[in-house]
Parts: sequence; structure tokens; C-alpha cells
Amino acid sequence: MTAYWRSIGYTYNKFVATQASVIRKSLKAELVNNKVLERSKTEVKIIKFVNGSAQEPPKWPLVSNIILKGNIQRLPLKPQFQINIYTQKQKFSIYNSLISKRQNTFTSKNLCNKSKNKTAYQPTRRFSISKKISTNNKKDDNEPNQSWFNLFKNTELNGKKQSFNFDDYKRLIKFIKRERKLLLTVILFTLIASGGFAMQPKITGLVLDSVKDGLDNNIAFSDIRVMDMNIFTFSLVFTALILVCFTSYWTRSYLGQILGEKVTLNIRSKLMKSLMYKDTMKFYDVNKTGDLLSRLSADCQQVSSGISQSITEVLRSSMLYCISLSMMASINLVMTIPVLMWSLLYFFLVRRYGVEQVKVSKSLSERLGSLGKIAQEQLDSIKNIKVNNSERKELTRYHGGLRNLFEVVKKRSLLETNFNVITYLGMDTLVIVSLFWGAYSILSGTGMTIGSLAAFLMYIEYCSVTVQYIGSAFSSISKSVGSGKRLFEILDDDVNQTTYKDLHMNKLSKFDSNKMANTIGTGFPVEFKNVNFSYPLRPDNYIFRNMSFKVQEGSSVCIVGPSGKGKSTIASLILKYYPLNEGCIKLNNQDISKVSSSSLRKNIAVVQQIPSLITGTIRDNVLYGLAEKEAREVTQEELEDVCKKANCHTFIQQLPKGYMERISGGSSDSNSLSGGQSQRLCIARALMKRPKLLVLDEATSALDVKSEKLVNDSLDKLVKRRECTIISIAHRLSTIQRSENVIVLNDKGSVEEVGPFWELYSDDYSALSKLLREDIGTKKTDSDEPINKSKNEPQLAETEKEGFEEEPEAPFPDKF
Ligand SMILES: Nc1ncnc2c1ncn2[C@@H]1O[C@H](COP(=O)(O)OP(=O)(O)OP(=O)(O)O)[C@@H](O)[C@H]1O
Repeated sequence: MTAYWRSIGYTYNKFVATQASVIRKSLKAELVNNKVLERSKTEVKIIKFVNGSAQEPPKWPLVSNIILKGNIQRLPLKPQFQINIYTQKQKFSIYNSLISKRQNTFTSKNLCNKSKNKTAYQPTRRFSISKKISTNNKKDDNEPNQSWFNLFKNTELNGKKQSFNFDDYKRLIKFIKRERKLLLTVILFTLIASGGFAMQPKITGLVLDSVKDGLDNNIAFSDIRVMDMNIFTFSLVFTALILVCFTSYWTRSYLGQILGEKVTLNIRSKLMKSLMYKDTMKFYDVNKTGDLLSRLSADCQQVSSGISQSITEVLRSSMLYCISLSMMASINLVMTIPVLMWSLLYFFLVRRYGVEQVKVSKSLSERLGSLGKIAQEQLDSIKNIKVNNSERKELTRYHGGLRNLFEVVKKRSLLETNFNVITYLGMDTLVIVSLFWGAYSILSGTGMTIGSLAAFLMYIEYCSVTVQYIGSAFSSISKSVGSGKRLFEILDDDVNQTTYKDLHMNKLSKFDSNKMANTIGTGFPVEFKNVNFSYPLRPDNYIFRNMSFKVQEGSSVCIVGPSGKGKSTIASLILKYYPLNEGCIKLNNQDISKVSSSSLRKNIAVVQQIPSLITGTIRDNVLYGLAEKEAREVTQEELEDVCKKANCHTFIQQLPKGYMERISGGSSDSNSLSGGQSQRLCIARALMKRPKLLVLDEATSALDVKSEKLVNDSLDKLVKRRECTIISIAHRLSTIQRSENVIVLNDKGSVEEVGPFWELYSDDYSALSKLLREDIGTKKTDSDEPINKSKNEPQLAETEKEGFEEEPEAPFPDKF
């Protein structure tokens, strides 16, 4: 290929798998280096952008999203650009050469000199690639405000290169936008307070000079005049000034804190919205709960204080500093020069310190996040730890995290101590120099008075304090930029937020639950068509290859297969938790990738193997799948009917407050119900939703035989009326045999066999029989229920006749 290097190389390690998947998905089979990409499981990859050559006109589709180290760059590649992903072998040499030439790579001279194909892309100025790309790209509000150059500037090489970026800070400032009025009020009072305080040394100096004058000229105290005012009148004016200052200071401090808290709330709410609306599970696979909690708490707090308190602090201190400096200059210009020089040197130090602070702060947040993740994992599985006597092991692990954290804390303490000591040393030196210089000036009669020297020294103190405040405000800002980067990682991962965003932008249509005109009212037909899928975390590990099957509307089908071969993944894909690599899934004859997730999920109910409940009453839990308005309209009778179907009415009645009994959220470990009870509540919740498709992922695994039979009978009735399609994922023979059809998955990630249960079961050579013998380990003779050919129909009838005392057979509610 005769193409040229056009752009950058950079490393990334965290999101490499995701990126590779996104790129491969976008370029599909047409990517020239697809094989290379398939093979490479590298930690470090180089991406280069080249312009397509005349001999090889590019024919690739646009690459819409490339995730770069947590930042999303929407990069509609122009046709002349192509992505190459280099192999492990090639990458280090390329990488090294890129790093050494990095600065040069971006100069227009370099780019133009290297370009032989003048008709192709012609950069005319520095960083023109980024310009070109951004002008071709309609700017999105959610898009990070980063040019390619900024991105390059901030490239992290194993976390070593990171700098304070004003773009990031500008982005942080946007968080305060909603509180503009409050901010302006705080600024106003800050200015009043600072102005008043700045006048105090000057006034003190004047009073001292007047007193000295009175002493020298033998004037009575009551006759002393300051600023053409009697000393008593002057003291009243001075007191009034101090009162105004303190009132303003109080107002500014109080409102400043309220502002900080409001900003924290706003940020948290924005983050939570972003977390709630993430459309796919990809983000949650990468980012674990403990870490996200740390971002929601510590990082939000840091960002808030960085942007709200620091703004007012910087403003107050800068104003006080400027007034102090000009007052000092008016007293003695020459003596002010060292103060000014020291301040300049100090600001240079602050800047350097800020860069270090960003690094340390981000690393601190990350380590705190990891520690939170470990703690969360450990507390979540406390029973598991105890049963395995692993307390010591887990403590060691936690201590490892603590040690990691301590390393960074030590670094930060050293940095802060050095900085503080340098500050004090510098300012105290200035005070001593000024004191002696001033004393010399007074005695040599150069116009300096005791009062003005006192005022000068007080102003040095002011300068010292304000410069320090500015330093610590800058440090807080730097920390907040570090924490902000972690927040942006959450906000920027919104590429898949189809639920509200794409729907509003009319990119996706609404799922039509009545599409099949002649079979309205039945369950949905489901079709998997040549589905290829690998999880974003493991893009090279294909779970499905050319997986195809159909499920008739209103039928029940059971998916069986060896463990870990993708049965639960089918449920995740139907719910659009992950995008497909290739192929399509049709539900009710609509490609689910083209419809919004929320409208799709409204019609589907899923019962997972591990039940998950919410904090609230039993009633809240059963109605959780309904919209608020629908939930309010459900009568107690309807609620009880559904609970009877799910065989949970009896145990609910036995609870002290029945349906109004409060339970905690989470799994059965934490919600004060048994596993079976929690599972039955989840089944009731699913039935309450009146789904057109019900997915049961080992949904009855925690139930005893009797309860399972009752629940299955209820589900069978649904199928009999064809009002709901049921896809069960099961290992138990009793569940498998109740399904009309069985889909057997094989080891290769596709369908091995499909057919009516009895047909497959009675054939000793069928994959199902083999699986039951070998994998599931259930023999035909030792199943939990005897099986006979006419099982489905007659047995159901028998169960109906039998009835169960505790759960009398109630007529099915109309809605089913
Ligand atoms: N979020 C994920 N990221 C990466 N790989 C995953 C993820 N979830 C599951 N897998 C992998 O996908 C494969 C299929 O998992 P799945 O849970 O669908 O299997 P299964 O057939 O339901 O297993 P079982 O019968 O044991 O419940 C497994 O190899 C698993 O390790």
C-alpha cells in the first residue's frame, strides 16, 4: 500500500478490546487488516490514519465511534482515510519511532513534505487534520471538547503523561451553569468583603502615623485627626466598614457553601442519569460498582469544591492580592519589586505543582475506586468468604489496596508539604527583608513612616495569604480536573444511549407490538438470523457463530445446551443488552437493532436465575415492571390473582403486613426472603407486566417440585392461549419437558438441533438425549418426573384437577 502516515499513534490499554470490537464491527469484513485484528490480543496497539491511495480506492463505511482511553471521538473518517491496526510484532518499532518523532509528526511542513498524493488530503496548517475532521463533523453537545491535538497532548503513556488541560476545566465549569445567579451573588459579596479587608492595613498605617504625629506634637488624643476626621468619628466609620466586610464575608461563605452543595447535587444527578440510561451492559462490564460509587461520591465532591469554592476563592484572593500590591507600590515602589518577583516565581511553582497534582489526584481517585471495588465485592460475598474461611486472604487483599492508596497519599503529602514550606519560606524572607529595608528607609528619611511600614508589612502578609489561597485553590482545581476526567469517562460513554437520546433524535423507531395484523394478541415470534456475537470484554471469543433459529408466536421453547455456551446470552441479546457483531434478531418481525430499547423492553419480561428485588413493599415489587400510572390502576384483586399464579400469595399473606410488608432490595441474601420466595415474587412481577415475550432464565431453579409445578401450570395456560411466547433456559428435565419445542445449542456456538420435546427425547441419538445423558447428567429414568409421550396435555389436566390446597386454582385474569 502506498499510503502515507497522516496522523498519530497512541497507546491504549484499558479499552483495547472494546475498541477493536467497535472498529471491527464498523469496518466488518472489508477491513484489510481484519485478520491481523482478529489475531492480535495485544495490550498496546497503534492506530494510524493514512490516506487511501489512487490504486486502492477505499470502499469502507464510515467509522462513527472510536473510543480513545475513555474519551469518545466521533470521527467520521473521510473516504480517503483508513484504519490500520498493527500486529504485536510491528507495533513497538512503530510506536518508538512515533514517540521520537512525535512533535514533528504534527507540523504542517512534515505532513506536506511527506504527502506525495497532492490531490488527496492537503493539510495547510498545524493540526489541520483535527480541523478537517472537526469541520466535517457536526458537533454533538455530549461530545468532549477535545481536539485531536488536545488528545495527543494528553496522551497517557502508562499513566505517566498527563497535564492540566484547560479544556477539561472549561468543561467542568459548565456544571456550574445552572447556578449562575447564585454564583454572581457570591462573587458580588466576595468583592465587597475583599475590598473592605484590603483597606484595613492602609487605615491602620494612617492611624499609627496620626498617633505618632500626636505624640511628637503633644496633641491630645481627642484632637487627633485621621483622614480629616476626628479620631472618634473615624473609629465609627472604621467599625462600620468592618461590619460591612464581615456581613459580606458571612453571606459569601454561606452562599458559597450552598453553591458547592448544589453543584455536587447537579453533578451527581447528571452522572446518575447517564448511568441509568446507558443502553447496553458494556459499560458495566468494564466499570464495577465499587469504582462507580467512588466516582459518585468522592470525585463528585472534589469536582464540586474545585469549581465552586475555588472560583470564588481565586477571585477573592486575586482581588485582595492586586489591591495589596498596588497599595505597597504606592507606599514604596522599590520595596514592592521583590514581592512581585516572588509572586511570579510562586505562580510558576503553582503551575508546575498543579501538573503534578492532576497526576496524583487522578491516581488517588483510581486507587480509592479500586479499594471501593474490593470492599464492595467482599461485603457482597461475605457468606462466601466465611464459608471458605477466607477472611485472612480477603483482608490481605484489602490491605494490598490500602498500601497502594497509601503510596499515592504519601506522594501527595510530600508534594503538599514541600509546596507549603517553600511558600512560607519565601514569604517570611520577604517580611524580614522588608522590615529591615523599611526601618533603614525611615531612619534615612526617604519618606517612609512607621505607619506606612506597618501597612506595608501587613500587605505582605495579605499577599502571602492570598497567594497561598490561590495556590491551594489551583491545587483544588487541579484535583477536580483529575477527578473530572473520571466523571467524563462516565458521561462520554453515552454512545449507546438509545433509550432517550436516539429516540428523541428520531434515529430509532418505536417497537410496534401490533405489527402482525392477523395475529394481534398473540405472543411475539422471535427469530435469530445468522447471529455472530462476542462480548465486548472478550471480542475475540465468539459465543455465537451463525446462530439461527425461529420461535413461533405464542409457543414455548426451551433452550438447552452445555454450560457456558450462551443460553443466558440469548436472553441478553433479545433484550439488546449488547450489540450484535453480525446478523440480526427479529422480534415480532422487527429488527431489534432498529427500534428503541425502552419500547422493546416494555413488551418483554425476564426472570433471572438470581432474583433481584427492590427496597419497598411486596406490592411495589410485584408492580415494579409497570409504568407508574398503570401500577396505580392495578386492583388488589388483580395483584392477588397474579401472585396466586406465581404461587406466592400464601406466603405473602403470612407476612405481618401482607402485601404492604416492606423488604430490602437486592438478592435473597439481603432482602429477608428466601431464594424461592424471591424467585416467585420475580415471576409474579414478570406476569404482572403481561408480556408478549417471557424469558425464564433458570427462573424456577430455587423452587421445590410442588411450587415449580404450580408456576409451570400457570405458564402453560399462557401458552395454551397463545398470548405469550415463552423462552425458557433450563437444566431441569421437568422444565424442559413442559416446553413445546427444544433448541439444543452445541459447543461451536450455533444451534445443533430443534424440534418438539418428545420427538427429540424419544430418539436416543438426538443431541438432546445425548446432552441429558452426558452434560446435564439426567437420565431418562431418574428425571424428577416420569415422562410419557402424552405428557404435556394429560398431565396438565391432571394437575388442574388435583389442585393445591394452599393455592386454590383461580381463574386466570382477563389480561392473560
Ligand atoms: N459480560 C460478559 N463478558 C464477557 N464474557 C461473558 C460475559 N457474560 C458471559 N460471558 C461468557 O459467555 C459465555 C456464555 O455465557 P452464558 O452465561 O450465556 O452461558 P450459559 O450457557 O447460560 O451458562 P450456564 O448454563 O452455566 O448458565 C461464557 O463462556 C461466559 O464466560
